[in-house]
Amino acid sequence: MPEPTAPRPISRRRLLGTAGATGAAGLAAGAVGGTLLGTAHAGSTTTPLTSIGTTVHPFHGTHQPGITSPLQTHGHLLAYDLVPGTDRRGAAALLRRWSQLAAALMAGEAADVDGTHISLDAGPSSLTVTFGFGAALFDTLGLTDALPTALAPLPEFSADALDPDRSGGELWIQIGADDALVAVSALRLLHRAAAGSAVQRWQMTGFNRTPGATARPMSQRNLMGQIDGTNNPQPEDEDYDRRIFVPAQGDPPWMAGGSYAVVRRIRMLLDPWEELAQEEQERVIGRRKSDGAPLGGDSETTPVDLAALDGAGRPVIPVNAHVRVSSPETNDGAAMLRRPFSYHDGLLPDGAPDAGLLFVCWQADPLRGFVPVQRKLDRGDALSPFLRHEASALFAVPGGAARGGYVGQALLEG
Ligand SMILES: C=CC1=C(C)c2cc3[nH]c(cc4nc(cc5[nH]c(cc1n2)c(C)c5CCC(=O)O)C(CCC(=O)O)=C4C)c(C)c3C=C
Ligand SMILES: [Fe+2]
Repeated sequence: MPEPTAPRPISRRRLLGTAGATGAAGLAAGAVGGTLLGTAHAGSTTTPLTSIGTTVHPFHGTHQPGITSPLQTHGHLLAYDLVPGTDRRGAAALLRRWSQLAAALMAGEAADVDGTHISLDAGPSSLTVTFGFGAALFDTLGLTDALPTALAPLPEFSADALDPDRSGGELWIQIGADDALVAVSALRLLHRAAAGSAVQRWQMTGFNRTPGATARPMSQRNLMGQIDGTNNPQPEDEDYDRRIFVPAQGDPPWMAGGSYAVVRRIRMLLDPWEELAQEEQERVIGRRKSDGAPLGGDSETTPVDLAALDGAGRPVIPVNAHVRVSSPETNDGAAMLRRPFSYHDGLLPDGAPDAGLLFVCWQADPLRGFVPVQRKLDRGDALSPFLRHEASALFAVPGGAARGGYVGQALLEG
């Protein structure tokens, strides 16, 4: 698992390097405004930003960043297809360029690489960049022998209404950051680095709560107003790593330390949802809206009791409640780490909000995670009538890059 986030002081040299002429003068005089300077010490060599700006995630390591790291405020999901004629060497060169760029940006070294100046005076702001490979890439590069069985196409679900132009993709990038400009800067630079090698297939933009906006910063709310993410696998769970990551001796070997990301753009039918009485909404999910407690429970962290009956002998958590139908308990232990972003892209021609969840979930094998759970939800989940699955993709996300290496090296040079 990546190291936990830690606010890291930004060196004075880097700040001066990234502040631009007027900012540098201000810094030299110790007179820069509140957002940059938390605790400046005369004569010290470091000048901390606020913790939002300074939080750094490591790019290199056993796993890629952006899987178990805390959700960020801003997210961009981008899919690319190789330009015809790009071969394995070309793909390797692209992944090397992307990895070097991601490592520099995540370390807050934007000044060294950023010709756009979009994020020039910002710290790394929890930036993570994650790369994945779609099944089509293996055909294009003649690497079908290395295609993981876990990357088999997802089955069709009865409620799917998928847009092929916003689904699939040979290459995938997930960008997350707690600053909008840092996120877009990464997006621009990664896009520019793809020129001549890959063209963008689709792009989706989402958001989560800003750190510090609530006294309960660990609990996200989605656009249905629910606390979402409570019963995710937890790092202290004995099987946490095994559920999310391909083991070191995994199959295929190039996926050691990797994971599989299922990406679904799920539109919420917010108008009919908001017409439901709150009590009904809570029965649809099986949890209270106010504090996320399971029905019949005290608080968000109260374990869900699926066996509990009310005075009339009926299940306290309805038989078709979302938490019952999706729970590992009712799915032979199938589980995934959900790490979504909300989106709101204006209105559709009929006036309905084009809004919902960029559902991203992580697992060591989609056949022991997303697939069985979504099959079950598709058959009888009280939430499904309020959702439309509009786009879908599945990506193999290799393990993290070694220093001096790049993501996917074991596949592309194997
Ligand atoms: C196939 C997997 C899932 C899809 C697709 C999905 C969509 C989806 N879910 C919500 C809102 C909530 N989901 C909650 C719990 C929950 N959801 C899934 C799986 C999928 N959800 C699981 C495995 C769980 C955990 C079940 C459990 O063990 O208790 C909750 C409750 C809070 C929580 O535990 O996170 C909410 C709320 C939406 C809005 C949505 C599609 C837009
Ligand atoms: Fe859910």
